[in-house]
Amino acid sequence: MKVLKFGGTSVGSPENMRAVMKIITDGEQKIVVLSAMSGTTNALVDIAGLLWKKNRETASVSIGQLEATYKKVVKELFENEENVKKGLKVIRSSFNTIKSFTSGRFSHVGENTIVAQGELMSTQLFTLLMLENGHDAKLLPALDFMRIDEEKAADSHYIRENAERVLKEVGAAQYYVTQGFICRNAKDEIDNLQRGGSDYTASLIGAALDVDEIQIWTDIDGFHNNDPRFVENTQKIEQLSFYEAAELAYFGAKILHPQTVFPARVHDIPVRLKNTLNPSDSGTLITSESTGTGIKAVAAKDGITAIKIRSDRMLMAYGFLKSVFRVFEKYKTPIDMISTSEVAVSLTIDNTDHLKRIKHDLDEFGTVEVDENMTIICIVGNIIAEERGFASKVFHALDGIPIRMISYGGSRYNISVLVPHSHKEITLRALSENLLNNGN
Ligand SMILES: Nc1ncnc2c1ncn2[C@@H]1O[C@H](COP(=O)(O)OP(=O)(O)O)[C@@H](O)[C@H]1O
Ligand SMILES: N[C@@H](CC(=O)OP(=O)(O)O)C(=O)O
Repeated sequence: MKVLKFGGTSVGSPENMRAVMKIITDGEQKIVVLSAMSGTTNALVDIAGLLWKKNRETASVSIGQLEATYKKVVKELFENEENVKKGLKVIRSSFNTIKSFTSGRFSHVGENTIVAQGELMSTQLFTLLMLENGHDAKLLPALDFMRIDEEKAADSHYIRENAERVLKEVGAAQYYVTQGFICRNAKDEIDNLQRGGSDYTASLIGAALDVDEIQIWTDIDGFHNNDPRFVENTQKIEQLSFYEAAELAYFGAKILHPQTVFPARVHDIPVRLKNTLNPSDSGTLITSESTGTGIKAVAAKDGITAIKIRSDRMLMAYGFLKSVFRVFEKYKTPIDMISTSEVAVSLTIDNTDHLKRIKHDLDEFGTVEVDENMTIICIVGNIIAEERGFASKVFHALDGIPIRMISYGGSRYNISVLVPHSHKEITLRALSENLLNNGN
């Protein structure tokens, strides 16, 4: 069995949903994970934002607009009047749920319930479309088996046991359709796997059921060697290793949710990225194998904060780094990059929820400087860090770029540099011109 995930653009219109139906109905049994129709999650997040601010009137206007869009979708999607009625019932139920939060005290449960409606609607409408067209499709309710624990990490054990249970309960079918992104938390409330999380749903299901392949279908022909939103003439990569893909996804390649690769790697399940608009293209294959040497791709992660702790007294004393790291551990804030000198240590974080308190605690160790709005540029490939001349190639490519930090040699797959966000695009373009597209 395979798991196929289709993103927001792939199910973003009745026409695209029909294209997805054509792709999946090849007679092979599969599980199909769907995101919300493109734009829906953003609209729902905005509505929740308005409700947090008690701006109920504007929220109601936005809810009305979104509902009107969905009514149009339903009327275009189905041919049979009975199915139009069923589709409108699906929409009504979701919008009634959303509207129920426009009075009374708003809460995180309210927000998560609102945001979940995108996937709940897209999957119900798509299943109905499959049935209208004579396909043997059944809905697998993700909220019955997808779960995160107290630490907000996927509860793989629970997911495995319950995915199998729900599959049995739902009964045999050729095509199973389920929601990406949404889950329950340790308190059994509706929650989610963070933005872009439908990819992660697919790999969690893939690992839980030990499938043959996990496919991520999107609006581009695979993993490109640079971010096509900022750089022209990017090229598709045919093959990446799990480690290379994980580094790129973690450091900002939007095509894959950062955590997607992990479950696939642990269970050694190939991940294939495919284009819904061009299904015959082979896409990008991600496996345990790393083919070729040299640099394969770059990616950029925004919203990075750099923190420098300067101490002329005790930096080199053993125990100093431990004390610094303990502060980040205390505030459950992961560190992305680190570099040290005789008198200072610089590190980066992307979660600034506790920045003030972190800075306050670090002040005890010396002078603390904070630089916000930075970008990590991550250069990935099967790089042998010691290869002669390699570092000079990278530095040459970055000539003229104000680099704040470099991390080199920590892994053979990744070199990272930290630049001001204002220099992100110029850095990505310089790397494409000088490193990627010239046979390196
Ligand atoms: N290295 C990359 N390779 C391919 N696409 C990338 C890369 N970096 C960013 N992207 C962007 O990711 C988009 C696909 O991801 P996303 O919008 O999340 O799709 P979906 O809605 O299908 O999940 C592409 O359209 C592309 O603009
Ligand atoms: N709908 C969710 C989950 C998701 O993964 O969407 P997409 O596959 O369109 O990136 C979001 O927008 O975050």
